[in-house]
Amino acid sequence: MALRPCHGAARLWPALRGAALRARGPRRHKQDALPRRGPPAPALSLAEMRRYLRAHDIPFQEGYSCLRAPSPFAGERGPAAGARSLFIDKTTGSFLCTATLAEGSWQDLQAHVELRQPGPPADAEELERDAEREAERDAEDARRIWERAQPLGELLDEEETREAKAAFGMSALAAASLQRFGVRYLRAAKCLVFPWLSPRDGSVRGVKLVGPPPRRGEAGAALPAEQTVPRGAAYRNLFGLPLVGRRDTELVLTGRELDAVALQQATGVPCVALPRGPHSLPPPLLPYLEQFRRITLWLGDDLRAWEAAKLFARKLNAKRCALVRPGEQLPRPLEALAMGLDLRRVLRGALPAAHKSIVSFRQLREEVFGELANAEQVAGVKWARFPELNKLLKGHRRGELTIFTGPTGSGKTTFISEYALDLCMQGVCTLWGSFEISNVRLAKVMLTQFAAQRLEEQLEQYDEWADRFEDLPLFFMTFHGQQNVKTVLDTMQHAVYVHDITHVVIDNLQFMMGHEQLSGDRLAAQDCVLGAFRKFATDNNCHITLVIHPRKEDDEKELQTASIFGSAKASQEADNVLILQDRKLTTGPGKRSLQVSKNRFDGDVGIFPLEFSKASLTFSSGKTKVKLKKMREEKAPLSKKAPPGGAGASKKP
Ligand SMILES: Nc1ncnc2c1ncn2[C@@H]1O[C@H](COP(=O)(O)OP(=O)(O)OP(=O)(O)O)[C@@H](O)[C@H]1O
Repeated sequence: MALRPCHGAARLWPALRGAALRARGPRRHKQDALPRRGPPAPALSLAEMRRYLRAHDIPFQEGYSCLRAPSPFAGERGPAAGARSLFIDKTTGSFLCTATLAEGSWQDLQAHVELRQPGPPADAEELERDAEREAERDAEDARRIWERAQPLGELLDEEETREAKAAFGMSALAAASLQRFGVRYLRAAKCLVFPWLSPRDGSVRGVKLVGPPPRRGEAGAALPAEQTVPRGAAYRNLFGLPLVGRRDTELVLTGRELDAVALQQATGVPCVALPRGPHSLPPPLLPYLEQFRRITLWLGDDLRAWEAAKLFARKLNAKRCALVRPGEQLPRPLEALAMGLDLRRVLRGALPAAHKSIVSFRQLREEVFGELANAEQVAGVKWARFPELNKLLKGHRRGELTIFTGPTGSGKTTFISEYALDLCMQGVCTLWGSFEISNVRLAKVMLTQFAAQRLEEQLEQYDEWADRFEDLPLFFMTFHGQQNVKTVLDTMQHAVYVHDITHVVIDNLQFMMGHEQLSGDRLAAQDCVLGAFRKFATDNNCHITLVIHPRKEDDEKELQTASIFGSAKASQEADNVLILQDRKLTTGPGKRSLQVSKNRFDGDVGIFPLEFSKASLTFSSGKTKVKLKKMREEKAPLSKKAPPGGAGASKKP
């Protein structure tokens, strides 16, 4: 399954480019890296935030996920505007003023409070003006698209309307429901247009274009192509929010726009859809959800959506959340409506998200059944470019630790870049920690692999590929060289909360060992770092792929699990061990093979050849038929033993 299938999105572009998008001006730079400015801010506790507000005589109310206070930014708009419109995220300290839409970090807020300046913090003014200009340009683009699109009821003839509705599987949606939500149709691109309306004045701030889902058997992903204006993280629309009344206390959160329309039509309960599909709930949206005493999450029809819902409930405060569990009998809301299911009943049957410390099997039995009935999904996200890896590992699962090693200079970074890119293209939110090579170099490798061609010779195509690449849920830590592991873990924690990261790649572990550890108890230091990553993966239900250099060995020997530096702990803690071999099965220069030497999920291990293409920097481009050789698991000492702090995928919480 895919969040934003890029190959599919291409179908929308020609129409967009010709129809509405402005000619590109000077290239814009987006700050997607973490941390955004300089090193990450020191972790801030909620108690410290409360203490600070009290010390500065700022009254506040405790909300579900935010502290709520009068906004100092809304002063000029009269007392009513400022009343309780400042929302401070209880986890990060970031703020949003819903009266003025001013936003910033906790440090920005402190600077503002202490300097008592009217308006946004001084040092951020220039940045803010730039952001505003950009937002205005985006809004103009969006309005142009919006004006070209037509309400579905105004298409030329009924036949066209009927066909369009059938293509999107929304025949059960009434014209009035679509109109209420402002859904339009862009004939030139044969796609639906969903508006992002400003909460202040109802003007169009952005749009999302969604193509029809691929028909059964059609190549590509199972989800429709999407594109937003503004692109990526800047598109922060809770679709349907303008229809929610100030006094509403109950809401349903869905993963897709048409699901929100379907649910609201069937139940009359206010429904909104997340801006970037079912796998991401950006914290800046939390203030808009503070007013609700009950939030039901029905994000999709698969286990990934279910996992995401459980994590989002933590962000929203589980006490007020209920979860609809997808299953064989219960698809996503749009399909459930088409099947004639009683959606009110489904909402009433949603499970409370609050976690009890002790549960009985009775409470777990449904979930256990779900795992048994969806064994394919439990096995994780499949690689599109490495089918042999699917045969051995079965998929990429949350909460696991993968250790990857290979001889020096054999292509570890290049391979792991493609392995992670493949998953990221399927909606796995990915955070890269590249300590050895710069993010620019890494991104160049990834973009080349993404385009599967040498872009140096096709610079005229750069913008098109870069635009598509920009839409991937991909982030980079800005660390380079030696790093303190605590700082890295804090940044990862922040990224998991803010960007819903489910895969972190660390290249490589040696950069976290510190100069002072170069002698003496280096092994103990590595064990300690490994233990910390293992715990992080388990606690956050996030997969970590860790590149580790092998220890110096006889050049003639092949690598094995025991060749990993400080091997015993590394192989015990890992759920999977992957080795890039430059000898086994290979003949000739450039040939490599990938060995899975540990697989805690189901024990299948083996090796298959990789064929490297120098032009596209990919390992997946081999034309020759790949021969997979299954092997018996190495008898690494204690390799089957579960790690003390961690659980493998088969033991997920
Ligand atoms: N199979 C291959 N055949 C030939 N060249 C390759 C192959 N794989 C990668 N390369 C090239 O080798 C160089 C080194 O690759 P890479 O940085 O990925 O290796 P590495 O194993 O991560 O290195 P290190 O051990 O220094 O971390 C790159 O220029 C890459 O394009």
